[in-house]
Amino acid sequence: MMNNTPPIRYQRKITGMSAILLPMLSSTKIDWPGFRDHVARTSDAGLVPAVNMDTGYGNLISKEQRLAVLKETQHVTDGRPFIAGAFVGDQSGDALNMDAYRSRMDEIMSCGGKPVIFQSYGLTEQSGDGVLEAYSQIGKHSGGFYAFELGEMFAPFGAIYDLDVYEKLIQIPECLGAKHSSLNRQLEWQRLAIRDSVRPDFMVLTGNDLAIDMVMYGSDYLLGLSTFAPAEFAKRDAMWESGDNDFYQLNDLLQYLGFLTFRSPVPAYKHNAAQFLKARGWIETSRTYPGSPTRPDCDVAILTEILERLEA
Ligand SMILES: CC(=O)N[C@H]1[C@H]([C@H](O)[C@H](O)CO)O[C@](O)(C(=O)O)C[C@@H]1O
Repeated sequence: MMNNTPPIRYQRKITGMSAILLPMLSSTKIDWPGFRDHVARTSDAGLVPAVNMDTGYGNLISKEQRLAVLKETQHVTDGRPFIAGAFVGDQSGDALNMDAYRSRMDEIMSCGGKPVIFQSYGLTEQSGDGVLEAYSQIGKHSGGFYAFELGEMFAPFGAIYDLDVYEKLIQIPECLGAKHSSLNRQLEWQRLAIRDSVRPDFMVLTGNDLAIDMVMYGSDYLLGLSTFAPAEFAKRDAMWESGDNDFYQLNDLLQYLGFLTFRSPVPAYKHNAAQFLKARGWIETSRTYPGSPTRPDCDVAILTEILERLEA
């Protein structure tokens, strides 16, 4: 075993959470049938749908759209679990806007979902103690929530916490798990070691679309990539649990899809997702929300080839 590389945990049960693409009919119209079908498909596959995340343009859509997404999701999931992004937009230098977090959480909880707390300047520009106090207030307000560490390369308000902060964060009883998006295996492995020692039931949710095999080491996942192929992700996870070596080949193909679609500029992965779901016949158009970057049309041919291999 290499230094600090954790052991592989064969045949563990993996929990998959999948950030749902918000499909568009035009720049202003959401493809609601396409959205509902995709939430149902994800939940039916055994993954937990995550709505109003980045993949759902959570920081771009209007309040009406955000609430409609929650209502539709509540209806489709019909008592099965779902989670939703709680995003609070602010500026560097702003104080923590706890009222805004509370009202985002209320919107989600009133529809039966659990919130995923997006970071904000007001949250991350505090001392470690301030950050922990904020999460503990969030915990008291929620009946259970997920934290989200986001590298600064993704968002200027993001932060990867010091390990001592992380160790205390994961002991907040209402904090059920935390998505880790640093794209760094070492940092995630450190989190797994802390989790194992202080709170084994806590979920380290990998957000690393470039290392989806982190599940072999004990991570669960909350990915954008799985929205391209929820059933195939569920199949891969089931193979791991049953000890089926075909896991590796399916994982490799899904990872190839991840490297292609999460290439620079990363936010354009949402256009690839729409191209892919359209190629699957699942949504009407490959349009993205206004302001979201796009990929060239020639990506469709490569995506279609991957799709053929996935469906073979
Ligand atoms: C590497 C990584 O973190 N990828 C994740 C991205 C980024 O966090 C986000 O694009 C940053 O803005 O967000 C998601 O798509 C999402 O929330 O829907 C999930 C995806 O797995």
